[in-house]
Amino acid sequence: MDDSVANVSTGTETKGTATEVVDLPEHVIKIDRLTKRYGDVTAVDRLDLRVRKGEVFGLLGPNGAGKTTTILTLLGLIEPTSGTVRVLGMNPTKEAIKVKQRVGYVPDSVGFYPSMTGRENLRYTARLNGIKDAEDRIADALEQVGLTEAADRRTGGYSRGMLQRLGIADALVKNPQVMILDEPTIAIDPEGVKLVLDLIRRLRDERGMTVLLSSHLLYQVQEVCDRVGIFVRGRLVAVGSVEELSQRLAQGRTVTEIAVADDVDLAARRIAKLDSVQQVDREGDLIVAVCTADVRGKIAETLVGAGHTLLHLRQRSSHLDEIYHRYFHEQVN
Ligand SMILES: Nc1ncnc2c1ncn2[C@@H]1O[C@H](COP(=O)(O)OP(=O)(O)OP(=O)(O)O)[C@@H](O)[C@H]1O
Repeated sequence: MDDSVANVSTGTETKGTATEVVDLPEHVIKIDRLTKRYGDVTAVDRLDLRVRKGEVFGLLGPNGAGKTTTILTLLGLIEPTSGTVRVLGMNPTKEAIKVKQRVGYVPDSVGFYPSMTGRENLRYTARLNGIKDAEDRIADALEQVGLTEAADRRTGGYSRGMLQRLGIADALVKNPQVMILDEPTIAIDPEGVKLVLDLIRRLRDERGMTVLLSSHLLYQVQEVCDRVGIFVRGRLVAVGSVEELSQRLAQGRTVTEIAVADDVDLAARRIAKLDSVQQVDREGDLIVAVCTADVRGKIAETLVGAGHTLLHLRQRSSHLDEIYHRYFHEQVN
């Protein structure tokens, strides 16, 4: 672990001053001041980012935030307007073929020849990439993604989740050091999502692979990402582990929700009088208290002691969705 810290405003890792970007040998993706414009639209705006070897990094943001543009730049498929990009030390614009050999890419919608089987499609990819004696690798990739049984069926009959996993197998055949997945869990059922997330975890833990994934489905990827970067309108507004971002946002405050079966207004007034309760709001029949300490015990004692029937008492956690919306709203406003 290095002694650098995440710089929230730029998303870079910095040491000493906030502007000094540190380069470490374990950084396999390095992006400095990347800007991409399409006419008047700035898709990516002065992006700085470092991704370490062996980490799962989630690029999160709403549609149009610039995630795909960033990914395509890393793959050498889009040329930056300005700034520099390095993947495994290579410049993707100038060394696109070498980057392609060492970086697996799974787009959000993976296309295969429907009349060919899963295995035949992977053989085709192996041939295109000049991989000889690929049978073992193909079998291993199919095994990794849980498609061994379906391998000899035509992909025209595969579900969306199976195609997504075949897409990952297709990238694995190249034995890549870095895997880039664009919206890997989109439009697949919960069981399929679990399989994909388990697989991502295994690639990191068992093969030391670096994984960069993009998503706007925050709940789904939260558990698998070591760090996330929140992308809004082409800019990275926050970087860190989910826990770090949550702590930064909470700033020592907790939010408690309460429901009673009787006089909600009276209960809210009683809660507002307690020490450590900063603010009390109503969300329908729910009372929401912003507190500077965990006062759930005190709230329960007060309400029950005053004769209220307590139906619900819960401390809200800053899960990724909340974190993301808070950062997003701060940025927009
Ligand atoms: N080839 C293009 N020509 C013009 N504008 C583009 C082009 N590609 C992307 N954009 C614009 O750049 C911005 C960022 O798009 P991008 O696809 O990178 O976002 P995204 O975060 O990946 O969104 P999504 O989740 O919808 O794919 C959007 O405003 C988009 O309309």
